[in-house]
Amino acid sequence: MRIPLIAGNWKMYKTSSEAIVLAEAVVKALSMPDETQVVVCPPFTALAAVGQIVAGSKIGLGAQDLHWAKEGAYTGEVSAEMLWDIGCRYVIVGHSERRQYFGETNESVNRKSLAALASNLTPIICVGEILFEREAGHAYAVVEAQLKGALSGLTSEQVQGLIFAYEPVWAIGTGKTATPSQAEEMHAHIRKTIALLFGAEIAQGVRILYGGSVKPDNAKELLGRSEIDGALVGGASLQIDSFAAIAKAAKR
Ligand SMILES: O=C[C@H](O)COP(=O)(O)O
Repeated sequence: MRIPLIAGNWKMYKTSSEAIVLAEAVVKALSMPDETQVVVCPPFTALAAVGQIVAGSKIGLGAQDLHWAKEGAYTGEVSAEMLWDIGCRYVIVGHSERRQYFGETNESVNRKSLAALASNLTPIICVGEILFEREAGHAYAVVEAQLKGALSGLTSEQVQGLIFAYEPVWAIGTGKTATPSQAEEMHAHIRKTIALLFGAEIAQGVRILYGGSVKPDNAKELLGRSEIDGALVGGASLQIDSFAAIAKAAKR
């Protein structure tokens, strides 16, 4: 059985001191023994401070991006090894905002995923179509191409235990959510694509999160679907009450 995972993507919100307050609240509210895994992904500037707060708790630490090189003259960039060193165990790769505003491509997602894995970080690989692509009937083909690009050259061992996030771009920060059925159908398609590439057993083990306007009032219905293994939460992860309510809705 796949353990549900709720990840909070804090995006470019929270100064370091604000992040500390939120991280302390997350540890307090969500450290009880239940099987749901919780990960927080603060901005780079707050990672080390939040890392100290979540250390020793069951809350995991993730970054929002990384560079694929081990080190080098890449001004402004951060490597997988640097993230591991300050306590990160997860990293979001290929978020649609990086694709839309910062030129992320399927090829760079692939390089970043390989770099993350080489440093023992678990990439949370994001895929998802824009509204035009869905309306044109291309959503499945777009997501399939993103997956194939991201996973190019990876071995079955590397894909085992990976985390994916399906985020229909039209549902991010818009208040629009994919219906549970739309989300579940795409999750099933993602799993089928992974099964064709790496085998059914590997595909059964990967977790596929849903992201896009997940809120306390829609979380239960989305997370109740057997193909939806958790959520990548943006806006609602910035307030402890809403984030905790979503995490609690993930119990199987
Ligand atoms: O990474 C999170 C997603 O972009 C969803 O963001 P949202 O919950 O604010 O729609």
